[in-house]
Amino acid sequence: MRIAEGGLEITVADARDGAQDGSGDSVFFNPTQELNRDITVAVLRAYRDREPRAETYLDAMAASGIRGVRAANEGYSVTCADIDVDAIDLAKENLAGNGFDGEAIHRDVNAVLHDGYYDIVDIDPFGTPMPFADAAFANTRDLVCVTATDTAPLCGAHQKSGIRKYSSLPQNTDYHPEMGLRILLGALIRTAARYDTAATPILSHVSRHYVRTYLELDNRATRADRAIEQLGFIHHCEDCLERDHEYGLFPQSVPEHCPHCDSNRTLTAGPLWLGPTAEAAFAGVVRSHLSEEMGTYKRAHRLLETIEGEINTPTHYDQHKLCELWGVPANSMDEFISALHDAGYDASNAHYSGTAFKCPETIKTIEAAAAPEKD
Ligand SMILES: C[S@@+](CC[C@H](N)C(=O)[O-])C[C@H]1O[C@@H](n2cnc3c(N)ncnc32)[C@H](O)[C@@H]1O
Ligand SMILES: [Zn+2]
Repeated sequence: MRIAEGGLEITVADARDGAQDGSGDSVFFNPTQELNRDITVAVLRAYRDREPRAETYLDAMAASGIRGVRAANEGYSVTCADIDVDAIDLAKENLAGNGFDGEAIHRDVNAVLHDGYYDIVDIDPFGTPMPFADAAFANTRDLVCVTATDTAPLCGAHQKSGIRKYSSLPQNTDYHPEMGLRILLGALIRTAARYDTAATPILSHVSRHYVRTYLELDNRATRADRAIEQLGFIHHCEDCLERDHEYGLFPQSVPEHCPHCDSNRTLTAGPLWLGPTAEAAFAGVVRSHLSEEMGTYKRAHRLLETIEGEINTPTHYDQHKLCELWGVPANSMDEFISALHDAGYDASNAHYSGTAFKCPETIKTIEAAAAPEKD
């Protein structure tokens, strides 16, 4: 089946042949990842200004090669890799069919990375990216782009799997998309540190089906030490929903009772990343590099605008859940956030959902400042 994406024509397998979930024999293709790919193209454009040296791009898990073809269209020198020979045939056809001379290699990505360095490496697996993280951080010069689709293990819904994959304890909370992102970032940043490399997230976004993050690398051990200092733990109360965080590789104290309401239904998650999950200014530059002919232009624009304005401290609240807790009807997000601003607090929308917001205050303070009136 021929599709058009980003102004290019690509041959992909049909969803009816199991292409969207990796079942069946056909080469994977998921049209709903177009937003992810459009943002990747805008990141590649923005990254050219940030690091003009970056030239080579490894589409490490290429499937149809659609990411590689789109990167080649931006002037990058592209290598596609996949362990599926049909995928590599298709990636070759798609590169050549669009007039690009990038190479396509039928090989395990860990072996490809063992043999050579790339400036930008894009890891886009089924499920967890962790089996590829060591090779990626050891052999990438500038930027590692990562998708993880195993959101249930990451956010603590499948906790044992999350512990196994990420060497961390995820907890299922009302801010599960951010829990997933911070668990993933914690594991990736610890992996990079093994190679004396600091990995800094310059852009991240989460949807129900996947987490996507872009990590810029710095090969100074002192910078890796500084990254490690931004790991820590989140203590969460399942009754009053208050949450606190602390930095460090071990929790100093795991509270048996919530310090806010004395409940014994407390959870501790970590180690996870407590630092910024994106650079606001970079999100703005990426947004300026979206083009109107992109299929997801409007959605991507809105998403990046929200990320640009998002307060970057852990963790987001869900306005509907708070209103439920307070026993009041929810008002509009604009009204709610304005009330917080009027009371003198920092507050922003958060990209995790339409009712997600950030405010570095406790729920009690937020309630006093912005809880809507009872009916
Ligand atoms: C989710 S798909 C990639 C989708 C593609 N990047 C896109 O945007 O449409 C994952 C691909 O990784 C390939 N793969 C799985 N394990 C691999 C490995 N160890 N090395 C290289 N490719 C691998 C699979 O064959 C599959 O084609
Ligand atoms: Zn509590």
